[in-house]
Amino acid sequence: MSAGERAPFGARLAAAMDAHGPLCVGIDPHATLLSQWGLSDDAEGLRRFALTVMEAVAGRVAAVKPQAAFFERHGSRGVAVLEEVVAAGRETGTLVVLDAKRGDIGSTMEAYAEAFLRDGSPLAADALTVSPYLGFGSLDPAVDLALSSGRGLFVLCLTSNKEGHEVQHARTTDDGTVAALMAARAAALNADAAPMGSIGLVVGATIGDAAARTGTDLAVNGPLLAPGVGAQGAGAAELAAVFGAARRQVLASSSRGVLQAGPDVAALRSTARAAADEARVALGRD
Ligand SMILES: O=C(O)c1cc(=O)[nH]c(=O)n1[C@@H]1O[C@H](COP(=O)(O)O)[C@@H](O)[C@H]1O
Repeated sequence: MSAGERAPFGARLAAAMDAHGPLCVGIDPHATLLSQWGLSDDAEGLRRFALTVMEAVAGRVAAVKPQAAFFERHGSRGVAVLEEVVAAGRETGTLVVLDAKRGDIGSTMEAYAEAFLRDGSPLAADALTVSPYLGFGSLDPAVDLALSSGRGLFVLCLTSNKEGHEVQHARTTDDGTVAALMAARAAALNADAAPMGSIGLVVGATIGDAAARTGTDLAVNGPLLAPGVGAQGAGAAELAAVFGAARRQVLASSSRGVLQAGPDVAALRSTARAAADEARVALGRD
C-alpha cells in the first residue's frame, strides 16, 4: 500500500484500539525467555519465538511492538527476522510499532527515517519510537516522512525507568520542564487532527504523578504509548491514575507480562486477551 492510500497512523490506531482494546504486545525475545520457551539463543530460536507471538496475537490486538535490540543482538540474521515480523504485521493488518528509539542530528535522522518510515523499506513499520534528546527539532525528518506516509512516531517523554527524571524533569531556560516541552511540541504537530494525530508520546504507566509534577499536559491529541504494564509492576490502578482525562488516548504496552505465557499459542492469546480487557476497563473504554 502506498502513502496515498494509507490513512494517517493516528486514525488507524484509534480504529484498532476500538476494535481490539488498547493493548500493544511487546515482542522482546530476551535470552531468558528463549530458554524458557525451549528455544536456542540464536537467529533460528529468535525466529520461532517472534513468529509464534505473531501467530498468537496478529489480528487480535491493537498493535505489536518488536524491540529492535533483541533482534540486532543476533546480527544480520536477527535483523532479517525483524523484517519478517514487520512483513507479518503488514500481511495480517496488525499495526507494528518498531521500538528502535532512534535519535540523531537531523541529517542522520533523515537516514533513520528512510530506514524505518519509507515505503518500500524492509523495516518500514507503522510507527517508530524516537528519542528527542538531541532536541525535538532534530526529529523533523522523521516527523515529515511519518506524516507524509501515513505513519507515526512515539516520542520519549516521561519514560518508565527510574533514571528518566534526571533529564525529563529538568527545567528548561523558559522555566518549564523538558518533558512538558516535548509534550507541547507533539501537541502542536497534532493540532486539528481527528480522531487523533500521529505524533504520540511515550509515557510510562509506572510514573505515578510525574506528569502533574512536571507540568506535562498529556492532552496532546495523539496516542500515548504506556509501557511498564505487567513485568515493571503497573496494572489497572496505575493506568487509571497516571493518565486521567487523557486515558482514551492510551495504548498500554506489555512485553514480558504476556510473553511469559508462551510458547503455547492458546495461552499467549488468552493472556493477551485478558491484558487487553483489563486495560480497556482501566482506561474507561468499557
Ligand atoms: O519505548 C518503549 O517502548 C519503552 C519506553 C519506556 O519508557 N519504558 C519501556 O519499558 N519501554 C520498552 O517497553 C518494553 C517493556 O517491556 P516489559 O517490561 O517486559 O513489559 C521494553 O521493550 C522497553 O524497552
